[in-house]
Amino acid sequence: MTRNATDGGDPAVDAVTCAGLRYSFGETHAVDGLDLSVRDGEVFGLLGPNGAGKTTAIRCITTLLPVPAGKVSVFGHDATRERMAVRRLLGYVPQQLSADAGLTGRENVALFARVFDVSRRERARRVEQALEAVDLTAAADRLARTYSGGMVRRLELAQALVSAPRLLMLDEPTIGLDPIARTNVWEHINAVRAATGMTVLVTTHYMDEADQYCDRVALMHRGRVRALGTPDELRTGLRERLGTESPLPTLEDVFRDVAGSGLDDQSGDFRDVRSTRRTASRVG
Ligand SMILES: Nc1ncnc2c1ncn2[C@@H]1O[C@H](COP(=O)(O)OP(=O)(O)OP(=O)(O)O)[C@@H](O)[C@H]1O
Repeated sequence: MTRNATDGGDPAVDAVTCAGLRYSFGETHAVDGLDLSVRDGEVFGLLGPNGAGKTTAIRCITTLLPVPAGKVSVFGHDATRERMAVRRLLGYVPQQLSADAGLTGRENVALFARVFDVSRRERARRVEQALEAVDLTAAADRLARTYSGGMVRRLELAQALVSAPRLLMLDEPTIGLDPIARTNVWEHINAVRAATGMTVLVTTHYMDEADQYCDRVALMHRGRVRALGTPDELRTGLRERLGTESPLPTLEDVFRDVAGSGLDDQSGDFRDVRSTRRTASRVG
């Protein structure tokens, strides 16, 4: 596959392309000229502090929000003109709770299979496969309200996987989880990706997770991408600018370098107290 030298974008085959995407809530320019390509088969991390515009961008890509300016496409399908084609290609795990506490794990996944129009013939097998993929088979007949936070997140992953998406979109999949549950969620994401070759687009505040699990990352701040590359490229790029005798910077150092002083104002920091509380209360 031929790619150009900058980012390698090829709208015909890339999993996601955003070109000049803008979205405003009144006076707030949540997404302000976003350019992005996510390659087929990669795990791509969209990183940034509270209010950077990550969720708004994700919602435009999923077609939950319209695209008022710019262009978004998913595997070459235009998110404005071909909404249904785009929806059929993706699975989405939002930040908000998408599992029903009053249903069992299996019932939750079966509900998504019906909503996503998995054929009746395929349904039972797909539900079992999705539960198996996230290691919830043994707990499948328990009510979701008895699940731990990590199990709820894995159940939501199964819900998104049941339609066998080519693109899995996860909005803060590990927020509010303890380190062991976070690792566990990522291990399941990686195993499914290795087995299916699907593309994963994930937003996160956790720079360490992005560094460890993402093939490429985009650092987003105030509605735009400020830096893009593999975690290694970004870190070594900053070290070259700082002088090779300095220790290898972290991704957070890279972010502070590209975002400058603007990081510490009302746009927030990487620790998302609001989201952590939101997640803690919904599973508690
Ligand atoms: N429904 C809404 N109405 C008004 N403003 C909104 C709405 N949703 C988001 N915003 C604003 O748009 C900007 C971008 O928000 P967005 O949720 O996309 O950022 P984010 O990077 O996902 O942050 P977080 O990590 O906190 O979810 C913020 O200034 C936010 O306050």
